[in-house]
Amino acid sequence: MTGTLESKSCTPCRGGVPPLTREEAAAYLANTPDWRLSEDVKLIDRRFTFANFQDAFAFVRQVSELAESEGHHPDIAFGWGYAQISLQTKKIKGLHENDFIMAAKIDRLFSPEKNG
Ligand SMILES: C[C@H](O)[C@H](O)[C@H]1CNC2=NC(N)=NC(=O)C2=N1
Repeated sequence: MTGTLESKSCTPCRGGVPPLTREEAAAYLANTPDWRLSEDVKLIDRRFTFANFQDAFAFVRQVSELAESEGHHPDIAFGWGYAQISLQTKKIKGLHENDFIMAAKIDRLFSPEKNG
């Protein structure tokens, strides 16, 4: 599934689509195991670690370019040695397949051997 998730592109976020249920989100999460599902099933998040601030910032820059190309944007907090990324489809105030596509693509940008 991750292979297919990562090879997919985000669909335009239309309103009126119901957010994923806990069961649906859990099924997707099995394919992005490094991400956590919030208790309220509203978002997924992951903490990435790096050797320093510059490496964290460079990763954030890559993620921002990916978000622009996919038209689907995460919330990001970062600092020396870390980047905390969360994903939610704002338009439906919950999770959509797009969020898991982005998670799979973001995971590909992060290569542990290069980072902390
Ligand atoms: C018009 C534009 O495509 C939409 O506003 C997109 C932009 N990026 C988005 N990103 C996220 N995470 N959720 C959205 O609902 C969303 N909507």
